[in-house]
Amino acid sequence: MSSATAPILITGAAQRVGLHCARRLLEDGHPVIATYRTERPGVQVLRDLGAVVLFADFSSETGILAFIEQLKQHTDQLRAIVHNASAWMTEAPGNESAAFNAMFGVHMLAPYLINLHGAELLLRSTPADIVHISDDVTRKGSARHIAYCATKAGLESLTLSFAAKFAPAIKVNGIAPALLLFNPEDDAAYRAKALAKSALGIEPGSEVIYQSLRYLLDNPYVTGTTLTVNGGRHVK
Ligand SMILES: NC(=O)C1=CN([C@@H]2O[C@H](COP(=O)(O)OP(=O)(O)OC[C@H]3O[C@@H](n4cnc5c(N)ncnc54)[C@H](OP(=O)(O)O)[C@@H]3O)[C@@H](O)[C@H]2O)C=CC1
Ligand SMILES: Nc1nc2c(c(=O)[nH]1)N=C([C@H](O)[C@@H](O)CO)CN2
Repeated sequence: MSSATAPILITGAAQRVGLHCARRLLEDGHPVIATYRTERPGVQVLRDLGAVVLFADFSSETGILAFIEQLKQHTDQLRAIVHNASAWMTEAPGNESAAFNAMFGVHMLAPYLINLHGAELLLRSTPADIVHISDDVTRKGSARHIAYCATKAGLESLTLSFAAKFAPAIKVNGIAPALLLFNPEDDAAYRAKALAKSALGIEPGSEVIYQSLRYLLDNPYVTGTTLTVNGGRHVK
């Protein structure tokens, strides 16, 4: 299978950024294997567009390994793996360990195991890429999302380690966004405060992540790099 027809795996593609990027990859002619955890309208949209859509719950090792086995039944080659799936959880009083373990699973254990077990599929494609979606908040930490930030920082560490391990056959990079899309429950005060944190002061939407992903897929001389896509929060 040529790299032009080898599928791109993107996780957490039922909605928002993952769904947008999966649709844009399909538009650009890439076959797509997309994972979902909850059956949302976006899942059927991807099926209708010809994507292979697989259930995956990355909150446990069992769920991750079950997905990897399912993945290998659907393809023997991959052009790229995009680790987008994520849970944005605050500290849960009385349930701290469960929240931490859930975010460790989806932000760190799943990328770690999928990369290790999926490398053989990527090695049959040239070029080949792994992209981790982290979060600009790792620059300074977060008092309100401690476990989220810690596990995203761990994901950025995986970018460096896997870039060293898999070079030169596989490029491994990250994208660290700040605010991309508000959630429906975000009120006007929260929205104004979030927008004021960046120099550019906008809610950019998902396309800025696809533009960053496109750059990483197309550039043969970038690995071990995490792109900051934060509207200039670090200069505000
Ligand atoms: N939106 C933003 O403003 C920002 C986003 N980011 C990062 O960008 C990426 C995309 O963001 P966004 O689209 O908002 O993400 P979402 O919050 O919409 O999450 C994406 C998907 O991840 C899935 N997911 C969550 N936990 C698990 C799990 N345990 N196993 C499998 N799938 C799981 C969700 O599935 P389900 O449908 O079942 O809930 C969801 O559909 C994420 O990595 C996020 O951390 C970073 C900074 C800002
Ligand atoms: N998995 C998610 N991670 C993050 C989200 C989200 O909706 N899902 N949202 C944010 C915020 O937009 C934050 O960047 C600004 O308030 C961060 N991560």
